Amino acid sequence: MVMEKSQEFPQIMKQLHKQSTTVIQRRDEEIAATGTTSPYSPKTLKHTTRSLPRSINYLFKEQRLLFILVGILIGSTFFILQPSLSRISTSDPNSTLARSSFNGGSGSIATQREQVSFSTSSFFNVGRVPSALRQRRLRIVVTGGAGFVGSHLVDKLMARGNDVIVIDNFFTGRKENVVHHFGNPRFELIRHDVVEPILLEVDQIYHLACPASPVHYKYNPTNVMGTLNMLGLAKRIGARFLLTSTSEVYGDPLEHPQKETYWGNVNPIGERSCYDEGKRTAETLTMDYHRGADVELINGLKCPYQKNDWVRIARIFNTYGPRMCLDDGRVVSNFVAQAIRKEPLTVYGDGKQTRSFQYVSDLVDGLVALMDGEHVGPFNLDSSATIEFRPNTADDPHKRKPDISKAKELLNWQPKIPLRKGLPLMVRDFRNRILNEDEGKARK
Ligand SMILES: O=c1ccn([C@@H]2O[C@H](COP(=O)(O)OP(=O)(O)O[C@H]3OC[C@@H](O)[C@H](O)[C@H]3O)[C@@H](O)[C@H]2O)c(=O)[nH]1
Repeated sequence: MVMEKSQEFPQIMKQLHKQSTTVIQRRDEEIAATGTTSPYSPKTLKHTTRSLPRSINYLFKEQRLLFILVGILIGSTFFILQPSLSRISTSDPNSTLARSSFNGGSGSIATQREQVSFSTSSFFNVGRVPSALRQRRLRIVVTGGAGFVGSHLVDKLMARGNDVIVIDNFFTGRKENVVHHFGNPRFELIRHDVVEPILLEVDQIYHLACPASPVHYKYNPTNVMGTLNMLGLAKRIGARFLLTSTSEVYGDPLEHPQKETYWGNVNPIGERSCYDEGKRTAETLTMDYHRGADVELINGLKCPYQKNDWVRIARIFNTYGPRMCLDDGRVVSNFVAQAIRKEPLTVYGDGKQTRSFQYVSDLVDGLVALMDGEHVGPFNLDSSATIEFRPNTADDPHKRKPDISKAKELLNWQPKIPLRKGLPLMVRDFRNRILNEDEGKARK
């Protein structure tokens, strides 16, 4: 058996050689027939002569071409319709950035959202921004957001559908003031003292953090460092910055009522100066940044706010309402708490000093109008109702009454809640808290 196989082998080899020679001869004949000159370009030959009709055949087979055309049609329809769908969705207050991506983002900032989208759309220059940016809600930091005014501002921003980050060191702020937002994914609370730097990515910064009552601020003069840190943050991330300054910048005024143009009459070394001069310095820093520093490019994107349009200054006058500290030391909170506790009302000095008082919701409306408006300020924010007291203390302003005509005209803002309506709301809040406090003490 072995012998037979070995004898067949040369024959098989011969046969194979014969076949291959025939194949080569046939190919040579074909080449000659097509007139192709170079026998060394078989690839060119293959592309031009065979694969083109073959790929066309492939396309036409099994309706492949039809499927490709339908796919292209669906894709183009989606991209054409997408801008108009996004525009429709901006009527939803939660959807922020898209609106002016398609209207060119006017220079005016009737709403802050339009400003933010203005920059992104102009950067991409085609009216479309990445979906992650377009669908992001306006993100706002409120420093001192767990305090009296801050927490009411947070309520308004949350109700409007913004993402809100509260920074508070709880020196005078209380978790109870914002506890109703816990669990809401749009709300974050950070325990932090603004005298230390912090880095966050936000669109707006309402800077309220600073003890505002004489009994508190002398222990915690945060104005200068806190403001510097927040201005630095705003500049770095391209956010709009609103400083809540105070009527105290007018000191014991020689001009009455006080207009924003009045420079004030402040004792630089008195008991109140850490607050008064601190806020004056905070205003100076804010205006220096405003004049000198344009916000930088952020990650290569154009900054959201135009040059010279990223700071705001509000001068807050005497404000009252629910959530004021019970022992805040200020006249309205003192009188209400004293009356409820049936204690004697404390009247300082000769009691001839005057103030005007505004309900907290009016102030918050004014702050938001200022932040979202077109004017830098400063603006006096207060009502024009006045109350007279009897006695007095060191460096205590004898009279104070704001001229709010600038805010009325340029922010279209004016207070709505008269003392008669606002005070009972505050009294109700104080009564509940004082009763709870008393109950707590009784239980101990
Ligand atoms: O129990 C009191 C408390 C206060 N007063 C007097 O009432 C007047 C108002 O005092 P408040 O402490 O309520 O408020 P002030 O006007 O001194 O400062 C306030 O106004 C502007 C805000 O920006 C400041 O943060 C805030 O401290 C003062 O003349 C004060 O001496 C009383 O007569 N009795």
